[in-house]
Amino acid sequence: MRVCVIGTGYVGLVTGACLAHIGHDVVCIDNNEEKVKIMKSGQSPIFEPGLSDIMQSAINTGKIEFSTDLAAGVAHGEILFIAVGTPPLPTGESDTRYVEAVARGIGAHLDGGYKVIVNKSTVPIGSGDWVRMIVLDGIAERQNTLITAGGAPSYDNLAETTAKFDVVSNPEFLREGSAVSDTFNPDRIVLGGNSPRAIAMMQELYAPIVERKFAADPSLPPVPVLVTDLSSAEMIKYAANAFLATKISFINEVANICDRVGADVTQVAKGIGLDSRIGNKFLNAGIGWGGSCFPKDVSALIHTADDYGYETQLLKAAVSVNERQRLLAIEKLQQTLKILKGKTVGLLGLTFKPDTDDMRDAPALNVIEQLNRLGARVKAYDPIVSQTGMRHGLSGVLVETDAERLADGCDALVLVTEWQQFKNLEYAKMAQLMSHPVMIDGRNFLDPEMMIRAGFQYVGIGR
Ligand SMILES: NC(=O)c1ccc[n+]([C@@H]2O[C@H](COP(=O)([O-])OP(=O)(O)OC[C@H]3O[C@@H](n4cnc5c(N)ncnc54)[C@H](O)[C@@H]3O)[C@@H](O)[C@H]2O)c1
Ligand SMILES: O=c1ccn([C@@H]2O[C@H](COP(=O)(O)OP(=O)(O)O[C@H]3O[C@H](CO)[C@@H](O)[C@H](O)[C@H]3O)[C@@H](O)[C@H]2O)c(=O)[nH]1
Repeated sequence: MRVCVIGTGYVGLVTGACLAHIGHDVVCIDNNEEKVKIMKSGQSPIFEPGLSDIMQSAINTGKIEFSTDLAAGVAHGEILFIAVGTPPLPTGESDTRYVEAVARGIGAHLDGGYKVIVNKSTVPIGSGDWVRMIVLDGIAERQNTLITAGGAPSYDNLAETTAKFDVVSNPEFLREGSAVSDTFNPDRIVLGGNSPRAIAMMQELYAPIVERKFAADPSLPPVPVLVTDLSSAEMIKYAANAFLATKISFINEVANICDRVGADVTQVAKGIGLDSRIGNKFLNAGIGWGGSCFPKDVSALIHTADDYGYETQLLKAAVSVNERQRLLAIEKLQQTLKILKGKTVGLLGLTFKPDTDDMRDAPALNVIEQLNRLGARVKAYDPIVSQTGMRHGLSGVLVETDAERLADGCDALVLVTEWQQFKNLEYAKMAQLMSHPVMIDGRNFLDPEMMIRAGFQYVGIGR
C-alpha cells in the first residue's frame, strides 16, 4: 500500500521504516531539512537499535523515500500518518499546534482519491473529530472559501463535494530503545474510527504484522486488533501510560517503606509480581519515571479530566510520588556524605532509559539541577551522550568520555540509567580512583555484594 508518514521522530521514522520493511511504499515527510538530509543519506537522526539497518535496506529496495514536500507526500499516500510531537505546555495540557499544522496542510493538498488520515500522535481525547474539522478548514482555505456561520458550505457538504477521507486513531505503544522490535511484536493494535472502509484499509496495512510474518516468534497467535470508536482509542493510549506510570509510582512508594522497615523491594516485587493479576513487569523501583511520554501524557490526562470537572486524585498522587522519587538520590547522598557543598558527584548514565539518546524529561536533569543548587560539582558518563557529543541543552555537568575518568576524584557515584555495559565496569579500579567510594544505585541494577567486594559503600533504592 502507499503510505505517507508526516513527522519522522522516534515514532514516525520507526513506523515508516517498519512499514517499508514489510513491503509498503512509504514516503516520510519532515519539515526539518537537516533531518531529511541525514535520512536521505541512509542514516538515522536518532539512536534506536536496529533502525539504521531497516532504513538502509528499505532505501536500497526503493521502498522508502524522505522529503520535506508535504504536497508530494499527500499525493503519494492512500494512508497518511500524522506522527508529529505533542509536547506538554506549561499548564500540563498537550500542545497540539504541530498536529493542527499538519492536518491543515493535508487539507490544503488533498485531491482526488480517497485517503485515510491516521492520528498516530498521542492527542487529547476528541482530537479525531477536531483533526477532521481542521482538514476541512485546509480544504476550504485552498478553495478560498471562508467557513462562517452564514452562507458557507457545512463541513459535511464540503467533504462531499471535495476530497473524500476518513480519520482513524491508531495510538502507538512502542518504547524507545526497543521501538523496532515493539513495532514487529506488538501486544495489540488499536484502531479507532467509524468508517468500515478506513478500518479495513488499516487492517490490510497491518496484516503482515498481525499475522506475525516479521515477529521474533512467528508461531504466536495473531496480534489482537481492537477496533473502537475514536475517543476510546485516544483514551486507551492515555490510560495505558497512566496505568504504567502509576504502577511504577506504587512500587516506588513500597520501596520507600521498605527502606524504613528493612525489607528489600526487589524481593517484594518478585513476590507480588508472581501473582498473575499483578504481573512482574514495570515493578522496578528507582529514581522515578521520565522520558517524553509518561510525564506529559499523565499531565495531559489530569488536565483533560480537569476540563470536564473531575479531579484525578490517584493520577495526581502518582505524579507527586514521582517528583519526590526523582530527588531520592540527593537524599541518599546527603545521608552518606552529609554536606554536598564542595563534593564531586559522578552520574552513570544521563538518558531517561537505556538504549536511547533521548534526554526529554530525564530524571538526570533534576539530579544535576539539585546537586548544582546544593554546591556540588557534577560529572557524568553516558554511553550515547558521551560518544555522540550530544548535549541536549545540558548544563552544570561535565560529560566525561569513560567510566574511569568519571570516577576519578568523585566523592560518590549515582547510577541513573541502567545501561547494560554498567553491569560489569572495572568497579574495583574505579573505587580506587574515588575520594569516597560510594555507589547510589538509582535503578537497583548492580549486584550489592559485588559492589561491596569492589570496595564500594553500596546504597540501593528500598533494599
Ligand atoms: N517517543 C515515543 O516513544 C512515543 C511512543 C508512542 C507515542 N508517541 C507520541 O507520538 C508523537 C511523536 O512523538 P516523537 O517522540 O516521535 O516526537 P519527535 O519530536 O521525536 O518527532 C516529531 C517530528 O515531527 C516533525 N514535525 C513537526 N512539525 C512538523 C510539520 N508541520 N511537518 C512535518 N514534520 C513536522 C519534527 O521535525 C520531528 O522530526 C507524540 O504525540 C508522542 O506523544 C511517542
Ligand atoms: O519498572 C520500571 C519501568 C520503567 N521505569 C521508568 O519509566 C520510564 C519509561 O520507561 P518505558 O516505558 O520503558 O519507556 P518509554 O519509551 O517512555 O515508553 C512508554 O511511553 C511510550 C510513549 O507513549 C509508550 O508508547 C510505551 O508503551 C511506554 O512504555 C523510564 O524513565 C524508566 O526508567 C521505571 O522506573 N521502572
